[in-house]
Amino acid sequence: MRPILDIQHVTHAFGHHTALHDISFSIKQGEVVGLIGRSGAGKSTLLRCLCALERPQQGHILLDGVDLTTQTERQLVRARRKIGLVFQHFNLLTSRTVAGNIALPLQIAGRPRKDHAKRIAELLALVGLEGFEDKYPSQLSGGQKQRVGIARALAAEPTLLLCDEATSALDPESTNSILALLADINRTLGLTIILITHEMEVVRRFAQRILVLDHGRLVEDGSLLDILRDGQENQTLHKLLADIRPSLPAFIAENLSPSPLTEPHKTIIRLVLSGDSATTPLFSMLYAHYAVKATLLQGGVTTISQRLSGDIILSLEGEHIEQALAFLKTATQSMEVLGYVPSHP
Ligand SMILES: Nc1ncnc2c1ncn2[C@@H]1O[C@H](COP(=O)(O)OP(=O)(O)OP(=O)(O)O)[C@@H](O)[C@H]1O
Repeated sequence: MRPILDIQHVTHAFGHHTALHDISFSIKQGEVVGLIGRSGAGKSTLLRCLCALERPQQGHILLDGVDLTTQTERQLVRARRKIGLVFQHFNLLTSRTVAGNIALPLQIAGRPRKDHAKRIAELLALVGLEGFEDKYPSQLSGGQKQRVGIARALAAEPTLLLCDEATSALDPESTNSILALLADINRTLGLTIILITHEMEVVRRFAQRILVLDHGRLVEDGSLLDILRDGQENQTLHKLLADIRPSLPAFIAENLSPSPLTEPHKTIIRLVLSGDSATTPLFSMLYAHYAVKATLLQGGVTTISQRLSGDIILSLEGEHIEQALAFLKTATQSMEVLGYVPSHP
């Protein structure tokens, strides 16, 4: 199947500063993708290239088979209609009602005026705001404004929904409800969604696939589990993950040594579990096979992309530690030794 979006070797610079270096990835119909990066990583520049507001100096961007980099300005007007944009600060027109805001893309697309009311009612039902047609943005909460923003983005039936920090201005409860709404829209309409954010927690809960940008380069394209695994080696991923990973309790961190101690000690490890490894009775196996006692220090098991997954920190103490570690390396998605602490501080 042809990808909905195909980014091929995109490079873009501002003067001497290269904001995007040779970026390539493609997205299939119905995928939900999180694009994450720290400030200055190049997210906005990539977004502007995707919307054809910026023409990359090199490379190609194919949206539904149409190469945006070779289109004339006139052709781009039509191509841009295939993208629905959801903004961080909603960008609603305060002088227009909810219905007036949602009607805007319908007017621009030249949809007959007589069809607007029906389409607006359908969209408001989809985003859970039935009967809100005549309200003004000032009468709405942040979460409700974003629902209107989403309805407006969907009005002209885009091929791709681009959400730019769509939950960053919202409180945690509204963030949850907007993420749930987007997941629902993806399920019911089969719409392809890209969520651009600097928050790992948002992509963790929402995206099946995560793209990580760093200093203008695509440094990861995979699932959260891939990122958890690769985060051991890659500093950028490590830093992004710090927001969502369990951290060492202070009383352990203070006494942690990078190498084994001569006195009796505990080995502190981090494990990533998924699927079978999340349901294997690891603790009893460690004790039965290696006489190693494991204590859970931090973390737990949750559901990621419909699979049980765990990210936990353990302390291990016992006879056959080396063999136990070798077993955990093969039985889990990732095993990392964080350090060593005295058995009796
Ligand atoms: N119009 C511009 N002129 C010059 N440099 C720019 C311009 N736009 C972006 N840059 C530079 O390109 C790099 C990438 O910026 P970009 O805004 O794409 O990052 P970002 O990941 O969106 O960051 P943030 O999350 O802070 O918005 C930065 O170093 C930025 O300073």
